[in-house]
Amino acid sequence: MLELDGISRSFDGRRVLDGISFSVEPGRLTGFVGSNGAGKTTTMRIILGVLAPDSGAVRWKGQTADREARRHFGYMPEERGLYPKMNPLDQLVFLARLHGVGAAEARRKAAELLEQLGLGERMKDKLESLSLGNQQRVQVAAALIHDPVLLVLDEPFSGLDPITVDTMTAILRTSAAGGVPVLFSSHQLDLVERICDDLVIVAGGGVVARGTVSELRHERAGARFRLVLGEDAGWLRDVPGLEVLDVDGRQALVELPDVSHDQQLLATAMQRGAVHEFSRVIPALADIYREVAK
Ligand SMILES: Nc1ncnc2c1ncn2[C@@H]1O[C@H](COP(=O)(O)OP(=O)(O)OP(=O)(O)O)[C@@H](O)[C@H]1O
Repeated sequence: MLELDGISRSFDGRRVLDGISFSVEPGRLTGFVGSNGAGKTTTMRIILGVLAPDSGAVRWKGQTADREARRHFGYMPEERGLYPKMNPLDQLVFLARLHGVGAAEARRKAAELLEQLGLGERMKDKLESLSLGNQQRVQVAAALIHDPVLLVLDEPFSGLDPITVDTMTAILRTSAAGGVPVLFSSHQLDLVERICDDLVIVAGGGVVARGTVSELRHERAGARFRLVLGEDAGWLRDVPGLEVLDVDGRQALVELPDVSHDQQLLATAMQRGAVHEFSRVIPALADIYREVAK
């Protein structure tokens, strides 16, 4: 398991990270979310040891992550950084060799990985001639070539079409299923909500929310209810203590003073006529994000 404990880092006297703590569990996809400049890339660089924290510790399996431990981490940096003029196969062989894999084995592994990622036919084409999505797959292959024990990816989904997003998701899921903790940053909240198991939201230099997406959504659900009635819902405006957020014909969105008042409201509505729908509104991740990342 990867653990970040009180990581702080300043640039030119400006504190960007101020005691960041969270963990990434084996076998789980952890989404890392925060607005532009919130410090996601800086945090990832610190995990990989590319950048040193001013204080705090990065631990891998309970021990301070040292050079040796980090050799086994896989990283897809924001700046990507493969050679545009080189073909995917040669790039991966080169990277595998840097990790100490023998020439023949490196070639076999690189070809196998590229096949798995659907790049079998393009592995000898120059990287710059591939589409953005295919280049991104090669970037992930580069992070996976040495069978990493941890995978850290900086915006792996940016610029991908929906089908390639699915392919990328499947790649990350396969890694996670093998017991690898996977941390990825993204600004696509609908996507993060759909695919990640755990979520970490950073703002103002700290972690402002973390947990499973479902936990966060339910924890932050207020006492907001949606009603669809058999007749006009306008009468709800006259119910004492009820805040009516919206009424549109037979539909209404209301906020109760407390969630425990729900049965009372339902009973009142049923006394007045048919109730076709009565449901608590659980916020989407985007709503939670807007609330905590202000
Ligand atoms: N090497 C550096 N020198 C000076 N400032 C830096 C350096 N690296 C990052 N910063 C600053 O730290 C802040 C956090 O940047 P970082 O790239 O970590 O944010 P981010 O959350 O990844 O943003 P984005 O979502 O836009 O990629 C920014 O204000 C950035 O300008």
